Amino acid sequence: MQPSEQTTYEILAKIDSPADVKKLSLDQLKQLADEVRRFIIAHVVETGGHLAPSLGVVELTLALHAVFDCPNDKIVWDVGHQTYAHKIITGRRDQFCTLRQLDGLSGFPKRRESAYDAFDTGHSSTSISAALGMAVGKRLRGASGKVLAVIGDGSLTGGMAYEGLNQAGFLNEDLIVVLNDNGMSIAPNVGALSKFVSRSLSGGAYQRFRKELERFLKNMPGVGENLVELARRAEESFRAFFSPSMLFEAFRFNYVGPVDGHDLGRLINVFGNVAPIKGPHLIHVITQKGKGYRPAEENPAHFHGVGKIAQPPATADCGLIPPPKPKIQTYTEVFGRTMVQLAKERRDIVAITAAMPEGTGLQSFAESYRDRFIDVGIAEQHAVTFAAGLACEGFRPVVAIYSTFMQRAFDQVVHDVCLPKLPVVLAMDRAGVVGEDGETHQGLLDLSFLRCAPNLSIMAPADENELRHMLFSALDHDGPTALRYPRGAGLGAHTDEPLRPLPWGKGQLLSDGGDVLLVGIGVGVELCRLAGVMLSAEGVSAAVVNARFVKPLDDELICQLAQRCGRVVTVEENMLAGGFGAAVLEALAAHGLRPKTRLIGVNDRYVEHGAQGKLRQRLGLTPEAVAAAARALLA
Ligand SMILES: Cc1ncc(C[n+]2csc(CCOP(=O)(O)OP(=O)(O)O)c2C)c(N)n1
Ligand SMILES: CC(=O)[C@@H](O)[C@H](O)COP(=O)(O)O
Ligand SMILES: [Mg+2]
Repeated sequence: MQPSEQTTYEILAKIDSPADVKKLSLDQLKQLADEVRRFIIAHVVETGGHLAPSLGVVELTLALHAVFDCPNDKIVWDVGHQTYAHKIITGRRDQFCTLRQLDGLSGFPKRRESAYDAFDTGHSSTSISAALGMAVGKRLRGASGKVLAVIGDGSLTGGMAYEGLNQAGFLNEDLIVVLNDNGMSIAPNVGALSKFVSRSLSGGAYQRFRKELERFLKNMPGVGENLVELARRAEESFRAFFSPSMLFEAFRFNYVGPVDGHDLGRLINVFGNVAPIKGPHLIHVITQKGKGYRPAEENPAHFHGVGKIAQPPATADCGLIPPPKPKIQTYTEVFGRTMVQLAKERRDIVAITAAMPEGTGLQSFAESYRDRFIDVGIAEQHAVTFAAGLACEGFRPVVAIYSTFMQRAFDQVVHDVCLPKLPVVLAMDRAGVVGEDGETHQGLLDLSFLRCAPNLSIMAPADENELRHMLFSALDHDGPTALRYPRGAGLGAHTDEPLRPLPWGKGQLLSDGGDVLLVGIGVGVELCRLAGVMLSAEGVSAAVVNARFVKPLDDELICQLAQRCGRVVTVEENMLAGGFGAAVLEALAAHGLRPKTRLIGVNDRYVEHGAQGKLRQRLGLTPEAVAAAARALLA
């Protein structure tokens, strides 16, 4: 930390581990909370990141580290996007300026980064299962130490969380689940359970009724006080009966709460009381997402995840000047706009999201067609099978789930959609390299895990205009279709009308040539096109193909050109194993062709966090790399 910052962060400057936190008085902890909050804001406006979630758990984080003895005690953070305060006080304060940057700090817990990161998270609803595994492991080893899972109300809409609760209660295991309830997923939380869990009997009408009744009873001559006491007892049992406790007690958890998640003294007291007691406990903590930064408090959905904020505010109170919008539309925006356009004509279209209406671009669809927009919460498996049910009733569901989160619904895609050949469209945004969210969020597996499913067609557009026509075509196709497209801006392609059906299973010859075939899918097509231009300047004639379909692949076009050129380079933003290049090799082999080949994609590794462009450079997903591969085949 720079000397100049010593005064700004007087206490934080001396915090190098949770042991330093434990030495602080309550007043010092409150000052530390303020300093950590300001530190997070000051950095995240520069680096981007999950600002609102992390601001909401500053006190909770300090209280946990004040009471529990990490790393021997284990804290598993669900999703892990809210761990900035945790990282800052567990020895990573001075690296925090590298957050989410290539070779810098991850935005999520990483065991490789710190012993205080008990489990790598990123996908929601895993914390209870992982924590339970650790608790059972400690018990079997006779090891000391408590295990905690910190899970948000949004993540508690994920079914896996209940699988963990169910087993933990059954085992009567030593486990503390801290429910961080801020009423928000990314958007406002949905689902009956979230209503039940977060409903509070402190609502205005209830309080007015309570005061009226108390005034009325107190004025009754002679028996008033007794009746007031009786009413108080009745209220207690009323509260106990209707409070969220009954849900968690059904899982045999001891329910504690709700507790004010910004009251450090109360939190420390509750954690201290619960810590020594064996068995499963659920501590229900109420927090405010974005706490301490007015723009985030007022719009926690927008500030759930932010990019670099162009005009960092002088204070936490001033309004924000939003960064200039990219002139080129993003694939997400084009998808959302096309969905609205199509839904005007077709009343059978239903849009489904798993707690990500904004991220998938369905906000305007939701506003325009409320009855045909469904947010199922963080429940991707349910979303897919729910869509299958809708398709059985003659609807055309479009399930918008990021590529990485679709991994969670693989069996539902196969078993409930592809096997019965139901006309469901899987719209997978963030397919390919996504960037700063890192390994857990890259969308690099979908072509591989979906290509093996019979009856499924798979498309990927070369640009944002082609996405529109592909979506139109998929909705007319009599069977399941997966449509995958990348995070971020398109190529600035002209969007032409009217929307038209693409010839199914057919690729597009962009330029002809006889020396080498460059065949791409999705963002790989532009790389091939640019490489073709480079090669032609060297006198090499490259045939460039936009495959459009991974399945059914346009065997005829690809094999005919491969036979003529004798050299083939394939390009995809997906794992090579089982991906698009593999599909081309299979087609060539099936036609008895053996050209010289180079496959460009991701070779059997998870991809770290960093800016999208820098990662693509590192992965060799560039026109230069495609041209170099072609030259190697020509050598
Ligand atoms: C399986 C999965 N689906 C979707 C997401 C995207 N996602 C990240 S955080 C989040 C909302 C989490 O809400 P909550 O658990 O309440 O945490 P909060 O942000 O409110 O602190 C979602 C939907 C994810 N990380 N994992
Ligand atoms: C933590 C999480 O999983 C989401 O917030 C995710 O980071 C959203 O990704 P986008 O920012 O690409 O919408
Ligand atoms: Mg929440």
